[in-house]
Amino acid sequence: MAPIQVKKVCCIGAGYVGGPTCAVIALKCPQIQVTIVDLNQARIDAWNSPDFELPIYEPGLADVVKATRGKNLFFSSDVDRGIQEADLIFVSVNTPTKKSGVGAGFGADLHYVESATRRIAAVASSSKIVVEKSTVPCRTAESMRTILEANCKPGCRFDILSNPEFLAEGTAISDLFNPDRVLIGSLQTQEGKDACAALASVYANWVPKERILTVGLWSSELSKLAANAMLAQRISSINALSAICEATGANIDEVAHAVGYDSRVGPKFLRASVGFGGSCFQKDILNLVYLSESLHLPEVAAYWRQVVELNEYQKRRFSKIVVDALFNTITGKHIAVLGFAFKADTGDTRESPAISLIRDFLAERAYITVYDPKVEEAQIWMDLSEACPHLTLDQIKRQVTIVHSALEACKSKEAIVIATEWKEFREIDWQTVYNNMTKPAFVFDGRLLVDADKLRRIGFKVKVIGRGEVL
Ligand SMILES: NC(=O)c1ccc[n+]([C@@H]2O[C@H](COP(=O)([O-])OP(=O)(O)OC[C@H]3O[C@@H](n4cnc5c(N)ncnc54)[C@H](O)[C@@H]3O)[C@@H](O)[C@H]2O)c1
Ligand SMILES: O=c1ccn([C@@H]2O[C@H](COP(=O)(O)OP(=O)(O)O[C@H]3O[C@H](CO)[C@@H](O)[C@H](O)[C@H]3O)[C@@H](O)[C@H]2O)c(=O)[nH]1
Repeated sequence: MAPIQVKKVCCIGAGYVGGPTCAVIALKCPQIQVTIVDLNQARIDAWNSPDFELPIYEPGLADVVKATRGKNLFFSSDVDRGIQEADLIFVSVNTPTKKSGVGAGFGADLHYVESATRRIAAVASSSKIVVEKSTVPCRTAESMRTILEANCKPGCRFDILSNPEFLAEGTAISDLFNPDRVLIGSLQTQEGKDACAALASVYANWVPKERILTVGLWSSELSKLAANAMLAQRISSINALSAICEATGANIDEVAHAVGYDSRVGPKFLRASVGFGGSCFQKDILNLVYLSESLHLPEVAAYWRQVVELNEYQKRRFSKIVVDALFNTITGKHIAVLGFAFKADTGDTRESPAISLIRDFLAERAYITVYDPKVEEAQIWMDLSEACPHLTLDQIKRQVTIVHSALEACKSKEAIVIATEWKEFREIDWQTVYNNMTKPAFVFDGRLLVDADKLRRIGFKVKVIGRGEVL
């Protein structure tokens, strides 16, 4: 049988994954028509905005969209039409941690995946390859298959693939252009393998064949959770060591360098920080914890849970470092928080450590001034309101100010807390910052960003995560 040719792709979910991933498919496969659909009309309008004010900030994304939109890339809120026309459909909807019911606080909320799947079942009138792009618990593809097969119209068939996404925010476009690997999981039946070959042939337009890995469905689903759990585990390991460094006078940069030089460990992802954030690590580990518990593997669950607990500890520990250094009280003191995004080069604030820090500082009744180059003001108010349910927005606004430059944020403050590793914070005119601050002027670097010695020469008292030196 001739290999299945993919001509029309639909992506359900125009978010951080669906948007960039399918825009890159459109760029690399001009012969394929790609339609990205979403129920959120405002998001679709932003993707279609005439001046390319896209709903997410990602370096290089606007260029990809400029090169393809209106040619072979379309954004639409007509979900049904997108489904009907496509021969391959990516399901790239959100899978947040469940907030209530069985598994609340751990398991994945799969209702968006289920409703997208039910929509495909309801409107598809021809055969489709349905690709699970969202990060999901192991065996979700089976539930999708049950829903689809129970509703299949005569003459139609559905093949389900798992194709988890490994892009990181802030580097999404380069990750997609040059992925370490593309992982495709399928049933090991002839039909499953044919569907897998069809999707592999899409990626083969730009990804070297040896980087396209094909495995069983359940291995593919579990590999995504495993990859995130092991990456986050490295950060919690280095952050645990950062606490030992501070207590002993060792330097976490030197320790990470020495350990990472061992080729079995490797140098990447060993940067100590105020804690990891982002929409994926915590959610996916909790998901793995839940899966382990459901499988009656409590020791395995406890092992992975500790990665998240250590991360919470690191955030609390950093807040305490600030309070302790400021003479054990920050009540009524003025603190600048530089950065609100969960990492540099993104406007995304999901699970950002900055939110936990500011929540802790508000509990101590400090005054906070926030600056982030990419996060919208409305987003900051929303995140702080959610993090501090006992305060009204008016009460929060009495204690928090949002400004539009780092210099403005630091003016007349007693302390600066670096929460996100934006490059521009390294390049601020630190002498001017110092001149305009209340003395003694403190800098707390939660991202190993600044040249601490240079700042000390200016006169700052500097505390860097994972370094035992005296202020
Ligand atoms: N953000 C990342 O860096 C990243 C990386 C790899 C994998 N993932 C995974 O990819 C998935 C999507 O993540 P995201 O960050 O893009 O989420 P997101 O919230 O940015 O986007 C999801 C979109 O899906 C839409 N949606 C939900 N249900 C729908 C439905 N039934 N029909 C049409 N649209 C619907 C929502 O309106 C939203 O715009 C998650 O499972 C996540 O874990 C995320
Ligand atoms: O050495 C490091 C590396 C990262 N971080 C922090 O860890 C968090 C996550 O960073 P990163 O992994 O770069 O960004 P994400 O966009 O969350 O990407 C992760 O989560 C995605 C969603 O599943 C996966 O696709 C990616 O492969 C995986 O890296 C951020 O707060 C970083 O500041 C550190 O503290 N130290």
